[in-house]
Amino acid sequence: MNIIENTFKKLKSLNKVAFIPFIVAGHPTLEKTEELILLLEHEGADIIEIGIPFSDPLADGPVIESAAQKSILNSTKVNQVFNSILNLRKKTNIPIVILVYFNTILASGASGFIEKCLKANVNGLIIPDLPYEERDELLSLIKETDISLIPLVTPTSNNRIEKIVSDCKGFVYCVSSLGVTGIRKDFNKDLSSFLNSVRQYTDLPLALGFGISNKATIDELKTHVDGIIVGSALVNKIEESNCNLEEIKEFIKDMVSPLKN
Ligand SMILES: O=P(O)(O)OC[C@@H](O)[C@@H](O)c1c[nH]c2ccccc12
Repeated sequence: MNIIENTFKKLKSLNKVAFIPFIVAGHPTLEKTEELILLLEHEGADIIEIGIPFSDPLADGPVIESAAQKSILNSTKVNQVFNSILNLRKKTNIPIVILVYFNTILASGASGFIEKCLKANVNGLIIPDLPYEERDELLSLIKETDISLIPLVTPTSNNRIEKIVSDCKGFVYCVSSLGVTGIRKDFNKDLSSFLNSVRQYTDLPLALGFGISNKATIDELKTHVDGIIVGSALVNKIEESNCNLEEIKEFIKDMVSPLKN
């Protein structure tokens, strides 16, 4: 069984929900990214989502877009991100999922990109702008591997959910609300009906992301899903604290507490 699904299975047997933090590779530097990942793991992250910075990130809200821009200004390159993951692999086997825009994949050629993922033991891919019609090539490249293609499902994709989740592995990324990533006050009132409709079409674990930024929300949402994804709130903390690891540690401790007891 694949490592991501296994992680969820183990947590489920303990009655726990996965914590999946998102950070931008190279924000503020790749060395810090490596330190942050180890810190996140230490503080209870179950899966790490790493964004490869891209100049035209359609789905990213202001916090993540600005972090990605800073990383690009620091001249973070895709190959360096893979090197950092390779370095990390000497220290941790935590499942790593890469969030990458399709153009970045095309730039290395899909098979070249997958080879790099295999070498660095990357366990999953989230590709926000991968058109459904174009995913077959990618799926055939990863078919015999342990790499999961993680589908993104939004509340409006109802009639396409079945198609979107078919052939995918790992987990389903359920987008809590429409629009770009970022901190939100209110959640879609129909969240549970949305999640139920996704469950009709797949047995994969469901992880919820977009707009989750505090402990109270995590506590409220945890009974509805198998995993919680937090991006902007963490990236904002990294930025605002000048990547102060002590402050970030406290922040994570607080966020994960509803999931760990
Ligand atoms: O930032 P938020 O609102 O906490 O949501 C997670 C999100 O940032 C992360 O998963 C992500 C970053 N870029 C994306 C692009 C598309 C989908 C998801 C993402």
